[in-house]
Amino acid sequence: MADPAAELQRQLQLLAEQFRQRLQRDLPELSAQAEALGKAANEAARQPLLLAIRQQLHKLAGSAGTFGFAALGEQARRLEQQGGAWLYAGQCDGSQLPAFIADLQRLSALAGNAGPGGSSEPLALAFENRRTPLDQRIAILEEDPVQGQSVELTLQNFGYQARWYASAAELSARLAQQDVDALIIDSDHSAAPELLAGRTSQSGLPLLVISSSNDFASQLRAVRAGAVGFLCKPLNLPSLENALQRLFSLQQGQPYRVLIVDDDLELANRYALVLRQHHMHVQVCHEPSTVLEYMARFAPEVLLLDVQMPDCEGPELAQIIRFNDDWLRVPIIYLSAETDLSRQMQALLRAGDDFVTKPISDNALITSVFSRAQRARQLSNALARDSLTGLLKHADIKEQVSYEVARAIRSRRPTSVVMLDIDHFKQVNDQHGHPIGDNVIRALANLLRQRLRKIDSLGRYGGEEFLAVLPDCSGEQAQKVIEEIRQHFTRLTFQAGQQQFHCSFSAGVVQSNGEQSAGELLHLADQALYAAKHGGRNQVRLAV
Ligand SMILES: Nc1nc2c(ncn2[C@@H]2O[C@H](COP(=O)(O)OP(=O)(O)OP(=O)(O)O)[C@@H](O)[C@H]2O)c(=O)[nH]1
Repeated sequence: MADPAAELQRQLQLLAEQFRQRLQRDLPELSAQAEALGKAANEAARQPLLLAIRQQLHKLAGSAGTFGFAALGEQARRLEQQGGAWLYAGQCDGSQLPAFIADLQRLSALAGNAGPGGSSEPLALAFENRRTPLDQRIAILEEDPVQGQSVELTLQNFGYQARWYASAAELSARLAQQDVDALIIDSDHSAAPELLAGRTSQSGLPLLVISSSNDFASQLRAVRAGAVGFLCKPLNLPSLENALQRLFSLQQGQPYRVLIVDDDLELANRYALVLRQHHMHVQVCHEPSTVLEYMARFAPEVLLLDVQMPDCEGPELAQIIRFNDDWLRVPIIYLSAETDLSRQMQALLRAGDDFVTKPISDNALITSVFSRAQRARQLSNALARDSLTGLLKHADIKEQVSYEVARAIRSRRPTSVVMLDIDHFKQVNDQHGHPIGDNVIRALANLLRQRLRKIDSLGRYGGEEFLAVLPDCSGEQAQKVIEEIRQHFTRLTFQAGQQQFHCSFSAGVVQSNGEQSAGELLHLADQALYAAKHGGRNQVRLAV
């Protein structure tokens, strides 16, 4: 297989070569326009020429630096500003016009030597660590044995390989083996101050800190030790797991989807190449009028928008996108050669979230896009997902069932719907308290998430009730999978203080016959669940 770094260099060189060819076409054209400007009889003839020249210069100012023609880009920007001022004033300064024309005609000389173009230093993103959720190894430092055991057991129930250590020496011995994916430290542990003080944000291993005090100083200490999460006692274990999931999903989540809208073909392709090298999924749209189709089809999580385009300006396009409520969460970053701060502000006031000035270094581009995409996905998950389980909420899973059922009818493939409910859950709450009940719900949610396929959809339908839709899966197959999950779930041991207990669930499964509506299938799954409950619970029934 080709060396990826060498392949990247090859592709970057190819794009630089295409850009060089474009310069060979554009610069003589610019020179001819400059000559025409010099010969123009009056201001009325000069102004349209100046407008065309300024547009060309604007493109060059934004792109040349990225392809390694830094001097050309800087000179183009200076001339663009001068031309812009004359356009604004409505007339050229006669005394400076000959020098302006001469500078334009000399631009070709600056296109001779290109530097490296962009920056090729690698960006340290947390992608190396790609374990599946089932085998993530968590080490916990906790002096209180009840708390230590409870965290260990609950995280095991949530699907992690969790191990509790009461002594710092034992923990250090484990860490020396370098087989831990995340560390949880109780800052009230007698060895914690020293351990935390010895760590920095660069220490590598992700850290979550538990603390009995929520004050600013404790949180600052945690941040300085490189903590990615801070949790206060009494410990809410689902919240602890939320922090772990955020951490691991960052490491192994789906690539972020980025849409670039820019009429400059080479530049957009170069940005796309750089972002793809950093695990992002990128599409390029050169035609502003087609952007709505891209939005609907590709569902980008970040939009990179050029400001000056021939048929439609970036801020106009951003306003059109903001008309649609479905895309309100998509951050819009303007990527533009516009350096005038007040015009940047005007663009942001119309629509859009950020402004990045071209030419931009590769690392700055990656960081801007990555941080926006990460935040957008976190927000979107927080809004669409149930906070206790991280699964789809009631309305969203119902919508997903409708979507899959409609698809099954079209494709004539079997699709199964599963409704599932924890048995005697009221007793769990009554006997052990609501927070322990929450741990049980979370454990089942994780088990289902881990055992079902990526193409299956899963949601929290009600309090202790779950709904899943399994495309391309017969009723018998679905029953078998859910039965395995049921058996696994009954083996989990839950802890409430010194007490241990077990739980079970009942489930109803129905396979679409290609004719029923989503509502009818939900009703049949519910009936099968009812039959399972009345048949003695702790079982999976297939609708007949
Ligand atoms: N801990 C916790 N409990 C919840 C949550 N949502 C709903 N519940 C509780 O879930 C219980 C559901 O009880 P019931 O519907 O009576 O059913 P059950 O006790 O599970 O009995 P069967 O379903 O008949 O086996 C109620 O006590 C609710 O308060 C939640 O988010 N967390």
